[in-house]
Amino acid sequence: MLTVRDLSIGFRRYTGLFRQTQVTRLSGLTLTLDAGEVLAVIGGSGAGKSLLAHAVLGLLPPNAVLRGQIAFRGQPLTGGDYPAALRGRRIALVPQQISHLDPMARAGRQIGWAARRAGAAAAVPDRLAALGLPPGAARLYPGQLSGGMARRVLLAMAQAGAPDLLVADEPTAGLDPQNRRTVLRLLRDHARQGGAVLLITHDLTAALPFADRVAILDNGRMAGLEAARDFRGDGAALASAHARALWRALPENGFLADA
Ligand SMILES: Nc1ncnc2c1ncn2[C@@H]1O[C@H](COP(=O)(O)OP(=O)(O)OP(=O)(O)O)[C@@H](O)[C@H]1O
Ligand code: NI
Repeated sequence: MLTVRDLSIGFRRYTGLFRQTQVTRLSGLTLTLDAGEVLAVIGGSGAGKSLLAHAVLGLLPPNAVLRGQIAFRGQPLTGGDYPAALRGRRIALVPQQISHLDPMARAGRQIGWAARRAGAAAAVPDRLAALGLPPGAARLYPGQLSGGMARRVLLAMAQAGAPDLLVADEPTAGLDPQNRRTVLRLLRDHARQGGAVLLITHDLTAALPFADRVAILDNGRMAGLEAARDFRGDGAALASAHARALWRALPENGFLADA
């Protein structure tokens, strides 16, 4: 459904009045994502995860310089004008911040806006029910929602246009374990129903039970692309040394940093 080939992203920076340099923040990234699949992208802060998300949605800032190719169902997303009609319809973003909700509009209205923008029927009560939210949640303002509810409203908005590909940028940040599982399960459901999910997170342990594969970004580079099931035991099944080191260093695996 999604193919990323040799993707690099840099930023132009002025170092003098007329002098420009370029800093590379993502380099040589190649991956594919199939229908029915959840691909977790993990990596520390600044690794380039959100850059990848924004590149897939054609939302990079104007000073960004992109090289390489991204295609969605064979249609190029790079190398020309971004096919904006896909955004919110075929490809949707679950944003990193819950502050992307409008504090002065009820949750139901915001889901309705997202649906209308995508040319879809709003069906707000159905969307809320599908995400395990009570019908009354539609009447609440963002300030009246718990973190878990707000995350689900953002997910409902992203799904309002019935997209194939969901790009979820840290959708579980700030959630307690139960709400975290609920959100991850809902993303898994999206894949089960034939969609695909690019799940950006830095919580490997939480993501593993819900992911098929895990891409590890380290400082803008792909440091490993592994099957989720290979993260087990002492990590001997993992192909990349970086993935093994990361896995063994987890607290639950005993901080075996140099094993
Ligand atoms: N508009 C911009 N101009 C210059 N540099 C930028 C810009 N946007 C992002 N960067 C840089 O690109 C790098 C990757 O940023 P990105 O937001 O993708 O990180 P991330 O992996 O999503 O981190 P986090 O987990 O903190 O969200 C960072 O070093 C960041 O400072
Ligand atoms: Ni980010």
